[in-house]
Amino acid sequence: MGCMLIDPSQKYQPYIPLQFDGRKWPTRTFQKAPIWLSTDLRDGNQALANPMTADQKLTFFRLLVKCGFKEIEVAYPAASDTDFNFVRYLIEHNEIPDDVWIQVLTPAREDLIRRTFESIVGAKRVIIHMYNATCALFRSVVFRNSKEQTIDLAASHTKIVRDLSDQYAASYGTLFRYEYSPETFSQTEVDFSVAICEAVKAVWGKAGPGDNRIIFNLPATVEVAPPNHYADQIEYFCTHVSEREHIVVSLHPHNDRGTGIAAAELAVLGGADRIEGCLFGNGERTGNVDIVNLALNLYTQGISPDLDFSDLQGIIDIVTQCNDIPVHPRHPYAGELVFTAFSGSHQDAIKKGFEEQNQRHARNSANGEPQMWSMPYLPIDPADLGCTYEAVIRVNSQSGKGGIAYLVKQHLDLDLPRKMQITFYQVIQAIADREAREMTVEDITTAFRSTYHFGGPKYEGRLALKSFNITTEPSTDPVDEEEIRDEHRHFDGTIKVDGVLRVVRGDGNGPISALLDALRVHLDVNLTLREYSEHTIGDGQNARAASYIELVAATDNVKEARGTSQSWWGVGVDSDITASGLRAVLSAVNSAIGDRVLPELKLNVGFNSTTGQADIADAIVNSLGLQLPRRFQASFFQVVQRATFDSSGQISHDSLTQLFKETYGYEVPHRSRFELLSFNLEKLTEAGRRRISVELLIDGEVQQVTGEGNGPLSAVLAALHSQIKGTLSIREYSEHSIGEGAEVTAVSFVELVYEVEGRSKKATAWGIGHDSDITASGLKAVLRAASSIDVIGGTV
Ligand SMILES: CC(=O)SCCNC(=O)CCNC(=O)[C@H](O)C(C)(C)COP(=O)(O)OP(=O)(O)OC[C@H]1O[C@@H](n2cnc3c(N)ncnc32)[C@H](O)[C@@H]1OP(=O)(O)O
Ligand SMILES: CC(C)C(=O)C(=O)O
Repeated sequence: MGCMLIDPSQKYQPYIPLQFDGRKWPTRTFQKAPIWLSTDLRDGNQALANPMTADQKLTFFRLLVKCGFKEIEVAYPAASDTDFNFVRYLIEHNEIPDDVWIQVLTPAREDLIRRTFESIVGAKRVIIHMYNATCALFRSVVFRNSKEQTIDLAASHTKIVRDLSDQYAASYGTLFRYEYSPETFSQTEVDFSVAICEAVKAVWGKAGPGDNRIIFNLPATVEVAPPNHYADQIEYFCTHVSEREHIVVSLHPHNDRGTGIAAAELAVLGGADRIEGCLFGNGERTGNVDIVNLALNLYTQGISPDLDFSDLQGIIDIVTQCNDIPVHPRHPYAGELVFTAFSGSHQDAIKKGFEEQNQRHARNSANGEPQMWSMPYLPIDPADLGCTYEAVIRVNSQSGKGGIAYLVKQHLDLDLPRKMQITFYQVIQAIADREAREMTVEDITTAFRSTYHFGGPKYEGRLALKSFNITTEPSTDPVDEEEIRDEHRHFDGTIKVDGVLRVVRGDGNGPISALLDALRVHLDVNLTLREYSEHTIGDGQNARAASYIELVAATDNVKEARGTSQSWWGVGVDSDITASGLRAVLSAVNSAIGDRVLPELKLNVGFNSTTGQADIADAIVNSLGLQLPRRFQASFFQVVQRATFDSSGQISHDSLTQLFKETYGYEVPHRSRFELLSFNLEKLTEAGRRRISVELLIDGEVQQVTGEGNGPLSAVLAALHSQIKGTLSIREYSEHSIGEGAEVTAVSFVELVYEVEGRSKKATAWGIGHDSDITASGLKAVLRAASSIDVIGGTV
């Protein structure tokens, strides 16, 4: 536990403002990027608990080159063999592009200066950077030097640097520049800083224009005053040093007060030309000034920083891997949360911002104008830095409808109507609150799909549209001769209801009201439309329609129905606009019915039948997969009508299926007169004549019969003829397969005609056979049909 003083003035001194009346920096603006120097491999590296390995330094160096740095402080070569050898490696392996200056740091100590020069043998362009601390505290405590001795230390060692650089230039053709840092500049009396730099410049004696400029690097070694003070100090230095045009004034801010960025920016306005810093602000204590931050601040002012941070995440990955220090999630531009909005009002504003900006940019593009970035809460386009917009909006319990709708639009292409946004927001809110965690995009899209039964069979609700046909008829309502007669729509479709396909029909003024009518008539679901909207997704051949529907409970009073507070939203997407609307209806209906038990679907085949033989056939296709031949349909329809005579022609779907099975002995235990036990077919002629030997159960007794015919069916009829009076003949035969792959089986339909001499009336009957073997299925169908006819037994 610490002990903060009640009166900290008893411990800490305030900075002494500079008496500097003519300052210009407060009214200046940024005009161009400064010269950047990356000191990641020196000042950044020296501050790491585990300094970088040679491999890491090389990776980092290549990254800096790729980002566009032209001046890179690569090492403090005298500090360690690792640093020394690294410089050697860069030079000997031609890693340094011709337009890049490497910089090496040395203290004002001859042995270390000599060692530093040894490290750069053979390099093309080198900035020798020498430093000594100049402020009163360091003069007295660290060096125990007077002001004069301090100047002498700097000047005498500059002389050594000068002599060595002349020698090395002559021997190796190296281009040298000289950088001198009065370390602790920001704590040094500014006139003394000017004086020591003048002395250094004089000894260097080679300061000139362009690349011959001497670099005076004025560090805020420790940041101890507000940024305006640093700006004052820099402007004072710039305006009081001689031959300003022969000097590059460089900044080297640290961030002890958290104002390193501000200090650097104001000091640039104060006249500085160059900034030394590190990527993401690594460095001693609170770090060096962050060059990424500074560069992107300029960029968002419309000024090119001359550095490329387009792949910011790639840069973060390398830097964090080399430094082993993470980038804070809230770090300007680079943190993983900085392009993220959790809160509802931010998300809403960003969503509206994107919508408005898209339209504005379309207009700008048409008029040949620049497409300016202007976005609530986002000072920079994340896409410029290689970030996708996906991360912009993230959802938790603090989020609102706008953000959620934005994500639905981004990921599902659905632009929800405002009221639907509110409804879905409540769904997500409830989940986020219940689970007390951030909702991922996956959570949101999954919740959307399951709430609205949207997106394929996995999310299908209790009701799903399978097929439909809309027919149009002129309305029967009387109209004036002049008036155009309204059209009337008839919906005729198949809907899967709780897993069973059902044919439903309804009428209305449009497809949606016709479907709602069908649902009312057949399923007792009585809903009415309150709101409908649609938009297209995509264009050209791939265009699809998205429809949104709000349904409310239907009452006799339409006004009352529309005013009710409870409603259900639905969404449908289809390449056909009508189908998308109908799907949206069923999506909403699924929510409305919940798990309510739906009435059993009744088919009406009575006197006022609303169901025809084709509907009955559809029902059998849906329930049993059997495609009845047309004449079989007619026959079964009569069976149904007879069976429902007592119930006024009404029959439920399930009863209909049961009736079919029992009538034709299909898939139910059924005792028929002729049962196939086994058979053997013999080919008599190449033309196809067959002899069949069949083991039959006839009226419960096993009998062996044989017959010949042109195929198995005629042969089995011949065999039967040995057991009955009269003649059986096949009037119609068809077959189809059921199932797929290894599960496939055959189903055969046979209609037999039975004639007995002396009887005028012929008898007919249908039989169905089902077997994995197609011949067996045909034989079974024949025997089943024969069993249904009251054939006269006994051998003729
Ligand atoms: C603000 C900055 O970041 S400056 C750069 C700091 N970076 C580093 O220090 C990393 C590399 N440094 C090192 O590896 C070592 O300090 C070395 C190799 C340079 C020197 O090591 P040593 O000789 O053991 O000295 P040490 O590290 O104790 O340095 C202190 C001595 O250097 C002197 N010194 C410190 N800075 C300077 C300077 N800029 N110029 C000349 N002498 C200096 C001190 O006065 C002290 O001298 P003393 O021993 O006579 O009292
Ligand atoms: C050597 C100097 C420039 C330095 O690193 C500092 O003052 O922080």
